[in-house]
Amino acid sequence: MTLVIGLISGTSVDGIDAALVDISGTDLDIKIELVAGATYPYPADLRERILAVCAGAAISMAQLAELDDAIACTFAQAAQNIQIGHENPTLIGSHGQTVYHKPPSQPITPIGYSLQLGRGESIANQTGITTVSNFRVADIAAGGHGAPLVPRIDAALLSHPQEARCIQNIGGIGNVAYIPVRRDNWLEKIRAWDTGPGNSLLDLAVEHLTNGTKTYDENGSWAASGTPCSPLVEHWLSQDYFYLPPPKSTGRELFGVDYLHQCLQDAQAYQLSPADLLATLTELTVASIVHSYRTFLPQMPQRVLLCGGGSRNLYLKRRLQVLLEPVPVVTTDEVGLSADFKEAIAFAVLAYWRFMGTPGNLPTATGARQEVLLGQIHSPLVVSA
Ligand SMILES: Nc1ncnc2c1ncn2[C@@H]1O[C@H](COP(=O)(O)OP(=O)(O)OP(=O)(O)O)[C@@H](O)[C@H]1O
Ligand SMILES: CC(=O)N[C@H]1[C@@H]2OC[C@@H](O2)[C@@H](O)[C@@H]1O[C@H](C)C(=O)O
Repeated sequence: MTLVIGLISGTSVDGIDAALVDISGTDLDIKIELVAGATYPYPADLRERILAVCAGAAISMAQLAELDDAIACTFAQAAQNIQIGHENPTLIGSHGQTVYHKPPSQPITPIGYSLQLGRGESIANQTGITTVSNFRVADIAAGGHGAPLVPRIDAALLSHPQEARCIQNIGGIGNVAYIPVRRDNWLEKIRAWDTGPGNSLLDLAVEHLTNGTKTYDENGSWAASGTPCSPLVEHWLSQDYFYLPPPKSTGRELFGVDYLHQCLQDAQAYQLSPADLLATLTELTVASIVHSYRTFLPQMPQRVLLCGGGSRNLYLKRRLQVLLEPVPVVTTDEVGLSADFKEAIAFAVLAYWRFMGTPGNLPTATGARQEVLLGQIHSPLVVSA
């Protein structure tokens, strides 16, 4: 067994998810045990600076360097905290913080661009632990989107001999991995893509409606007290992204502040209450997920396994269950994999695979020409005792 730390802050920019994971095996045969998992919220001012950059604020190179190092320090601190009381880990896999993501677009920009801050060499030096980072660039160089990367880990940990499953992450952005029954050439039949907004628009709307006193709708209770406005959901669903065939990826560049402002403008004609607005935005997330399954999957799955913070939104989960009827919708916790820490676990596994010489991407998920090794390795100047 190898003890590895996985670190990620996702598109919600709420904080760093850290997982301490014991891993064995080499490829899709891996076994994992989650030894510890914790979320370390960003300091409020750092979160604000990151969100501003994600929303397109211009900063100087000096400010960019300073932001990169501040994020690396916060990640290194998270790594140091998660290992307290445990044996020394061998490796850290750090996704970092995405601040910009541009999918490839033929024929003008055939190579995409994805920028994660929190440089691995700084984390390695602060922790004394070899750190793998910059996981997306090799896939992008191979013509892929560099996202989603978690589907290969989903395939390893959540495939089933008799059941075709959709693993649906609902973070800031939503993404799905369709994992067919594990037999014959099942790996080639996996499909995955970013479904569109997860919680990003909901969180922004809650901040807007509460003048920044709240950052999300806990358990979806506020939205649950409203009613979705169907014509508005239909209108929003006509957005080009929902009709783009996979492989496809997106981010806050599309489903961010400007998008919410457009939604608020569209909603004016319907005079929605705050609760109705949240119910309608929740319905957009749910309907875009279901629409994408019905449009792009070879067949509907036998079960949907939810993960990410949105799986705690009970209203969202209930609406998803209603629209997917009769397909059961449960969380990955119910099949033994933490819904809160699956992404952090995934980056621990990707770092481990990097050392095993095992590719981390799935070309059917990212659109890359081939499987490639993911991540750049940074050795510390001074190794931890
Ligand atoms: N109890 C809860 N009720 C409702 N929503 C919740 C709850 N807990 C978390 N969330 C939502 O989940 C979000 C965080 O989810 P998560 O950490 O999975 O996102 P992320 O990893 O940043 O995003 P991504 O997967 O797109 O990179 C919060 O911003 C909030 O909207
Ligand atoms: C560029 C980027 O950070 N993309 C994230 C984002 O958050 C969810 C979705 O969009 C997914 O494609 C990806 O993250 C997960 C960890 C992935 O690569 O599988």
